Amino acid sequence: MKTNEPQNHGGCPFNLLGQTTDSQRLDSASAQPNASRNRPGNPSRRLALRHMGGGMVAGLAGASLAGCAATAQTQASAAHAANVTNAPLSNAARPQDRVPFYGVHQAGITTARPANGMVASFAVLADTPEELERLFQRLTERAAFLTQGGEVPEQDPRLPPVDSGILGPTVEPDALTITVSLGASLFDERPWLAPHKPRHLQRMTRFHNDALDASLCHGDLNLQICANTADTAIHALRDMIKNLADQMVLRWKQEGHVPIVQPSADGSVASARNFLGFRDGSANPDAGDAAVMNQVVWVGAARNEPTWAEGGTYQAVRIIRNFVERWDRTPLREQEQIFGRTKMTGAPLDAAESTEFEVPDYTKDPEGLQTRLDSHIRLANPRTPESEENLMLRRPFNYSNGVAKNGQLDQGLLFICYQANLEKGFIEVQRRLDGEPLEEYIKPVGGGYFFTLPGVRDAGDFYGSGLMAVVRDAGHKGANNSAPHNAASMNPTSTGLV
Ligand SMILES: C=CC1=C(C)c2cc3[nH]c(cc4nc(cc5[nH]c(cc1n2)c(C)c5CCC(=O)O)C(CCC(=O)O)=C4C)c(C)c3C=C
Ligand SMILES: [Fe+2]
Repeated sequence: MKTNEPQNHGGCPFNLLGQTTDSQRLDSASAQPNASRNRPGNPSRRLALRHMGGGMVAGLAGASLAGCAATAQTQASAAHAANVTNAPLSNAARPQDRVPFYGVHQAGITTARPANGMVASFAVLADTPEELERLFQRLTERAAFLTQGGEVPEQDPRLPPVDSGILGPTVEPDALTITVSLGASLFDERPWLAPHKPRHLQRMTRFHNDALDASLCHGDLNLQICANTADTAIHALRDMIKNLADQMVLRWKQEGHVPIVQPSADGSVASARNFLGFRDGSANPDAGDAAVMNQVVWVGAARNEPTWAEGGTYQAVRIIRNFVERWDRTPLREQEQIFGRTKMTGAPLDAAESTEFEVPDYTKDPEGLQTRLDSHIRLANPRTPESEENLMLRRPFNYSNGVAKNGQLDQGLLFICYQANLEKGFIEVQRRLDGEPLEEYIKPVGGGYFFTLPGVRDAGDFYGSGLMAVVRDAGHKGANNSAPHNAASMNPTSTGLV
């Protein structure tokens, strides 16, 4: 059964079923999808193509010519593409905003980032394929309801209410997305699942500047929950915890948000600022360009991954504390040199009078006189032909956790990124960033690596259906060879709680 093969072809933003790709999702009349939050002249698209260099552009151009019947739609969509890290507009978010649930890919990756986001990581209790499938089906039912909204059913008052009630009798969708990802431990601790692990999925190991808190790392399964309001995200988490209490246990969570901005007079939208005061997301690849996303984000047929994984992506999560008091005492020029961008506009330092969307040209600055060689953006993306394969889609949130024991603010970045190849994406880029001057001001304390499942296709489908199909298939073959189908039930460590 090939339920998870992506159906997007080349640069076509519409799949063969006529669904939009998830960067165009958001169906409230009042809602502002990525598409309508465009910047003048569509700079993010120019950027995506320009910073990739010749080889990839040629490949993408070829791909976009092939296989797309809806050429006019493609062009229209590309012209309206924008960045997931645009700051949410203060007048745009509505409780009725609905991000479609069904699709080739999960929502919450290339869809516009709303004002609130959270990562909640769970230990999975399922020991058998049957139990895991039940978990995935239950997760699917709850996520489909919560993200699309509806009336809360009434219940016999002698029983606990169906819903926490924190949103009242009607659950509005509020741009809610719930994105489900699996950790390496889920596979490693279940012999019947281990052979089907995505190729690059691994447990996150420590980098040079990390001070990882074990209670904030890893997990068998995580939910990235994003919504217009924090209450909607918390409501969704509570619903999941209540309805899946016998199947998974919460281990850690980190909530975050991005600042909303007033709409500008010319209709342009800037990237939101992080807690160090810099625009964050300016150079993100164009999430509205299906061909770019196929190259950078989605696992496709050419990736030598298990077939069930196609349409999914690798997620890296990092909880990165910012030492904001120290940063606020650092001279502006030094701050700008550390990032390689001007603080107020976000423009690159070699084009300081331009905008955040201007592309730096490092070939004219080989010694790093304008943009230091060890600046954050130059290390993260040196913009050479070789570094094209290290691109990623970032979708971070700022977090504020109160006051640390030493009296300093516990603030930072809930860094989330997606890429088709974890090694070449996050891991390689983080290796390059090891030792960067920014490290004096940041401390990664948690996170993990996960594989984000392909999308749920329709009402008959469920999260992980392709994975469960291959597990069943292997079980039948095993049974024919007299091997036990459910070896995990004999494995004392298979609860995922270790
Ligand atoms: C390993 C990947 C990355 C980590 C971890 C990371 C942490 C981090 N970043 C900022 C702030 C900014 N990052 C910016 C650009 C940028 N960062 C990464 C990767 C990681 N960042 C990439 C790939 C890029 C794009 C580089 C490029 O293509 O030019 C910027 C500049 C604006 C932008 O493009 O977003 C800022 C600002 C913080 C504060 C942080 C950890 C706390
Ligand atoms: Fe960064």
